[in-house]
Amino acid sequence: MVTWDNLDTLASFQNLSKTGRIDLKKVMSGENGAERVKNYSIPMAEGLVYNYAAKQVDDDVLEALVKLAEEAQLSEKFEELYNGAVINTGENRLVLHQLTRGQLGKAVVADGVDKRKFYVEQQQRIADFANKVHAGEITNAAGEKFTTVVQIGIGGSDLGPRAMYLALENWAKKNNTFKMEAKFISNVDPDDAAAVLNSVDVAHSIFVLVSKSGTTLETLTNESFVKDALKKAGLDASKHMIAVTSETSPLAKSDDYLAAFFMDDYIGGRYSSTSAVGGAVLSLAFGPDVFAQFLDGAAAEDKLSAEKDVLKNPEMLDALIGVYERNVLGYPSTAVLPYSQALNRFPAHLQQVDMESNGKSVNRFGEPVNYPTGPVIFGEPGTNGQHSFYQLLHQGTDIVPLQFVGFKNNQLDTDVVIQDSTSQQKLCANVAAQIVAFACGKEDENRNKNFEGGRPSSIIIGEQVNPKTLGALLAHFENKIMFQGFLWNVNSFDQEGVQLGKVLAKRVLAHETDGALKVFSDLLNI
Ligand SMILES: O=P(O)(O)OC[C@H]1O[C@](O)(CO)[C@@H](O)[C@@H]1O
Repeated sequence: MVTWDNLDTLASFQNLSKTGRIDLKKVMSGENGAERVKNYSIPMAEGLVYNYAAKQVDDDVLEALVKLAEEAQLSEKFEELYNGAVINTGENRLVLHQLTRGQLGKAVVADGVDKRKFYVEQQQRIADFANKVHAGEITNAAGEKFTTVVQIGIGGSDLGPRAMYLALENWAKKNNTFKMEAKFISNVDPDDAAAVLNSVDVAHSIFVLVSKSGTTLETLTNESFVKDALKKAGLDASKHMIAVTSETSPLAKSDDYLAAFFMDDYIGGRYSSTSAVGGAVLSLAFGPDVFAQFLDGAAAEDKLSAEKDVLKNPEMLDALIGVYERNVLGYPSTAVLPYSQALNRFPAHLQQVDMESNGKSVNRFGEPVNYPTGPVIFGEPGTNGQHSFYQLLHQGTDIVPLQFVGFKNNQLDTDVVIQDSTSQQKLCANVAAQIVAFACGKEDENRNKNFEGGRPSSIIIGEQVNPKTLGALLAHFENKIMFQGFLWNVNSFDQEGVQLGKVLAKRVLAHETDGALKVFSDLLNI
């Protein structure tokens, strides 16, 4: 039986707070540093490696973190989750996204349905549909093949699938599995939908409407926008649209769609990339087999997350170090810095997964917590970020823990040797250099040119961004965030904080405003 206690009530957390502070500059310099890089490393799935040599930890801190993991019952809580306990207490729901890619525990039956079977069935239905589209068996009304897929959705119904599509687009082109270009409409700003529609041939486009609830105003508005464009082009919208939603949503039984595929309330929007939400667009764009490989990568990493030995469990250790940085060292934010153009939108996706999950001030029983919870997450791919916000990261007054991701190989074969090195070598050289620069700094008599160092980072290193490594990388961060939620004793699976703005916006649109809201409405000409 697990017990859900606040972090600051745990004796192991009090002990962790008393461990000595690590002088990162010292431990990362010279031979010491070389040893740490070799030793402070955990294999992940699909050939990835999590290296935490440049984090402010030593063997004493690690020992204290292991004790914290034990007292907080992280493994046991994960076990409860994947065996179907009601972990999302705020909404009285199970949390089952791991089941979309594998079965870690016993069969989970909810609402009379074996949930793993249900998710696999949906994946199979999507695979059949995608194969028929690719084979020209499902076509537009003129019997012509669809050439483009356009996803309409927002938040979790956009960010994950979009980031995963962008991550695999070039890989699929290179590996001859690219089937259709994908575009995404998310913002209710009419310029978003208009620009996407202007860039595609609507007569040969299939639109995927994604909304778990089927009630999100932005998504329904964009659906109408698209239907209007199809009508104006003399096309029957119902022959160009499919829906991905939950079976209980208003979209589920509508005749407006060629087909409907389902996820359910046990999969949070931000955790839905491996469900039908990511499945539809990725299977159409790259083929069902590529989507299946992506799921395999995620499943393999999930298995590692269930490992009880903390020092062999990359997600659990990453989570624990993050909590140490947030709650003992007092760092307020974290940057995610992939040195890969393919992962261009990965930080934006993680921003939602992390901040919507752990941006909470009350524990899972609704009581205020007396300690900081989720950090601010931001990031950009390297080396772009180096020429932008790294100044603050190197010399600013706040210390920002960094999560680097780097790959030995690029996805396309094209590269060029300039000044004796390839672009890929330059990319990798930069990430190695940054880790050491942040950790060790550089003394200079000129204070303006002095680097204090002592700025912690970790890195995940892999061979190449491909469907399997991408799945493993996604699962790593999803599971890290889950473990942090357990440590902070918050419910990481609801998002009540997004509701108030929605309610007030509705009032503005209904002209039911007074006070400041009325004046702002007038200023914005609503
Ligand atoms: O898929 P839906 O129900 O349209 O929701 C979209 C997004 O909106 C949110 O509920 C936030 O407003 C997210 O959690 C979710 O991913």
